[in-house]
Amino acid sequence: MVATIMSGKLLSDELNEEMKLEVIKLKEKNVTPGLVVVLVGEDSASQTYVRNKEKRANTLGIHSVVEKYPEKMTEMELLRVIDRLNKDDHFHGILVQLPLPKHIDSTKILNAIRPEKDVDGFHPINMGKLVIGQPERIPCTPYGIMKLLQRYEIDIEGKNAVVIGRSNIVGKPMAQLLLMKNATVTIAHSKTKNLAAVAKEADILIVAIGRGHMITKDFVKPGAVVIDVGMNRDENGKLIGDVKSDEVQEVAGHLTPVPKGVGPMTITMLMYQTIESAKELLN
Ligand SMILES: Nc1nc(=O)c2c([nH]1)NC[C@@H]1CN(c3ccc(C(=O)N[C@@H](CCC(=O)O)C(=O)O)cc3)C=[N+]21
Repeated sequence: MVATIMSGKLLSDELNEEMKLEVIKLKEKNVTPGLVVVLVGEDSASQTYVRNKEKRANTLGIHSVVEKYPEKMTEMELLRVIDRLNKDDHFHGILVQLPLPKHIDSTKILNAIRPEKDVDGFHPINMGKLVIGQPERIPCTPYGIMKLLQRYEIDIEGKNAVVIGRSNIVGKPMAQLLLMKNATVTIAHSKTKNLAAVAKEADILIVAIGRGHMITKDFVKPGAVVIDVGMNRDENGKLIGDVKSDEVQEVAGHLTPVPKGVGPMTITMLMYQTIESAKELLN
């Protein structure tokens, strides 16, 4: 068997066309969706990512601004920036690029963003709404994965879903979204015993570990849907996933590639939620 490749790039292109039309409709009503990205410090990976987002926003006709601040800015100064952006009607979405410098408490910063403008879905109000099954803003990576599963007509109800990784931005919200679709959900993590055996029970395996090529075919049930959230650099600086794709491809039924899998969908859902947020202003 050779796995069907689930293209996040392709689905992003499709959704981009829909979003362009949505933006045109909003502009006819004199609303231009606006996204502001706040970048503190000089981290090079962050710079690339922020550039990609800006490019995408521009193609869609979304008004996009990047505010850059020096590494040594204080927490209080950043809180004042957030406060100003919360009140600025040009921006329907605010994204504070993570990670922040160590002297700034990121929880405090995320809590300060108006939940309506929290297009990352990281605010505790939005997290809480997700957990009670009434989501409003959803973390973009798991949201994008749900769109991919839907696009490739993957059955979720009653299936065993195993999520490896328990971060607040991927693992936990991913588990909630799968649970809402009536999967039987297991969250595995670094302390899980016999990870390969647990993973091998999965009909849907979501891998967000952060270690290149860790998931070999021994972790994968034949025919399983494997979603690779990993973004690691190998010794040559090449972008690689958490899944050893050349061998898992021979076992899995579906597999997301890295790059062009989950990554583009994350950006797509960020744009999507910015547009949703702008639409709410009309109501
Ligand atoms: N508040 C906040 N929200 C985020 O969503 C957030 C963040 N902080 N900090 C950093 C991470 C990282 N992240 C990426 C999303 C897409 C790609 C992406 O599109 N990657 C391309 C490849 C890019 C390349 O070639 O380097 C792909 O997978 O095809 C990359 C990285 C969002 N993050």
